[in-house]
Amino acid sequence: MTRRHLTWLAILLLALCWPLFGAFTITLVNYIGLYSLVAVGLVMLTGVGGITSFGQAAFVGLGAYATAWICTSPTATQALSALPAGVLPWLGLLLGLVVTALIAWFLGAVTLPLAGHFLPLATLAWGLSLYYIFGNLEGLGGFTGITGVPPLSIAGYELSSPRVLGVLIWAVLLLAIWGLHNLLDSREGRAIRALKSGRVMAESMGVDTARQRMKLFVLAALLSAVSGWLYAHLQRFVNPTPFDLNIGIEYLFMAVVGGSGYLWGAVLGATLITLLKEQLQDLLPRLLGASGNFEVIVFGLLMLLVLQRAPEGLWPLIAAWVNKFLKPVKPRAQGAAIVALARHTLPPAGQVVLQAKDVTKRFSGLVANNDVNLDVKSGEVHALIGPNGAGKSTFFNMISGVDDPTSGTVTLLGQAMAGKPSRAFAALGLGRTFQHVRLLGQRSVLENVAVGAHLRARRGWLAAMLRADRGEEAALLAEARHQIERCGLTQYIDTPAASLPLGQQRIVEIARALAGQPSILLLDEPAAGLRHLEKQALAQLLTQLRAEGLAVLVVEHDMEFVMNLADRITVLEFGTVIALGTPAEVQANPRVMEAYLGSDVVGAAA
Ligand SMILES: Nc1ncnc2c1ncn2[C@@H]1O[C@H](COP(=O)(O)OP(=O)(O)OP(=O)(O)O)[C@@H](O)[C@H]1O
Repeated sequence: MTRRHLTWLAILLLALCWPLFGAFTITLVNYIGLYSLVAVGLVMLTGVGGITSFGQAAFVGLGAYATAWICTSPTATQALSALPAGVLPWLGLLLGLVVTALIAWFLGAVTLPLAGHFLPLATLAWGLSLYYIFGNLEGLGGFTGITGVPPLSIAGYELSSPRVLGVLIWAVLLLAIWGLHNLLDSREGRAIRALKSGRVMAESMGVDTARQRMKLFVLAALLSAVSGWLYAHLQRFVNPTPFDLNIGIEYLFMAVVGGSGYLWGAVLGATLITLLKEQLQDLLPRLLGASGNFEVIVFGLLMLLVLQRAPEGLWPLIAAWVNKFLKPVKPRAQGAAIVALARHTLPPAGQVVLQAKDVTKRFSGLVANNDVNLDVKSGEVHALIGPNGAGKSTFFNMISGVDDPTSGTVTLLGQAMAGKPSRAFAALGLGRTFQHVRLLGQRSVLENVAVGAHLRARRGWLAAMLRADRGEEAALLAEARHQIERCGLTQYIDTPAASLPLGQQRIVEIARALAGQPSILLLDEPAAGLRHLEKQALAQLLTQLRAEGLAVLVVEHDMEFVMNLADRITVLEFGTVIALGTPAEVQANPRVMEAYLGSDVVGAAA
């Protein structure tokens, strides 16, 4: 049996038990479904995308109030009186989705650019504001709320009983999980995961991080709004209480306790918290002899315990145990007809691919790069060396769009790159690695390398959710496999990247850069942490890439590696170029020897 079979079995079991559940159980299971819908959105937003939000309950409120208003307010019902009554709740869904998308887009535009703890704080602020708007708008019934919300109906059949509406709630939840699972298992899903490793890496792979974050934020808000819409027609009454900040925090508990990086973790978390809450709300006041929301204290303690003992949540622990008894699932794209990926045409050998002219970078008073000139031609390995603090990494940032020079120009394949983001450099054919390795540690080497091919495919979120991207996905994975093989990493293909030694992780970064089919490769200390034989293999790979016509710029401290490999070497000291030439010329240069404190370091490499 595979994991997929087990999922179907669980769904079948739930369906078979449905008619046997009592009214109380049905209510509980319905609420678990509604909460899970919000929590899966939070898994995408927080666990996968790294954006913490305490304010999701407010979006649930938007979905609930939109449908309650359209179905009950005299203004709306009179204006829509020509329509059959059963249509109003569906218009309510549409209104809820539109209003939520617009408000989420606006809030996202204001809050998502905030860094660090300011973003979660901002979600608290708008969570509170929306709650008080619900309570203070007279048209929404103030804090008393709106009564008389009609049941949903489909083709004239009323879903007035919780048992029947529950089927719709769970169908919507399962559909959402299926779509999100497909999304995560695609190029766009890998781009979303890359957000958590920091914007610099994701942008360097061509991911528009601001756009992805906004889409993620709106998606999570829309899932909450759908939950609110279903809630309003289940409860048939809406007031602000279920949409306050406490509940927003509870949704986050659910995602974190269940496993904020796992879609099924959301369902597990929602189940645990709902059942616990239900039990504790009775038990604790009886035990303590006083009334109050004591369960919140228990949730807080539970969260601390889970964060300490199982920071990934409970789902991965359960999944790891269950997986021992299951067969592995066949990769999704396997067997799909491979489509052609976008390709760059490599410039002819000897053509200048990248040119930096008079690049200066000042950090307040400190001049990290001072009028640096450097060019890299196709079919050559150009090395940039210099003592610690010479300004090599700063220069790398200038020529890859991570940072802008204070003055000077950078030209890539004939195009002026001033002010352009890293993803524009990637789109033109610049691939890079990082001095401090930036990989998705928990994901396999295959998935990491496939991130590098992001810009070579086009299908978006919807296509991924509906599995209409399978040909492209198969092509991306085939490309990733090819680069992994080429870099000698085949034995690690399914290994989580974080469990490889640092030296191998650097090679994974090279394979990832190659998957983008670059014209120029920027390597930041690729040999650091490699053993002798691994360095030889790396040198062989770079020699082969040079022969294929790639331009390679490498920053490296290992002089033996550089001297044996590079065609030309630029030497930086205190941000200024002090030498440029062949390895032999550089080694004979007295200024270089002086910069390296005596001739030993550079000369010994000869
Ligand atoms: N963001 C920053 N703000 C202020 N100073 C900075 C910043 N980034 C780098 N510097 C300074 O610029 C100088 C050059 O640093 P850089 O990291 O580019 O050197 P490097 O040659 O890459 O060194 P290493 O070989 O140790 O990596 C250093 O003095 C460093 O402290």
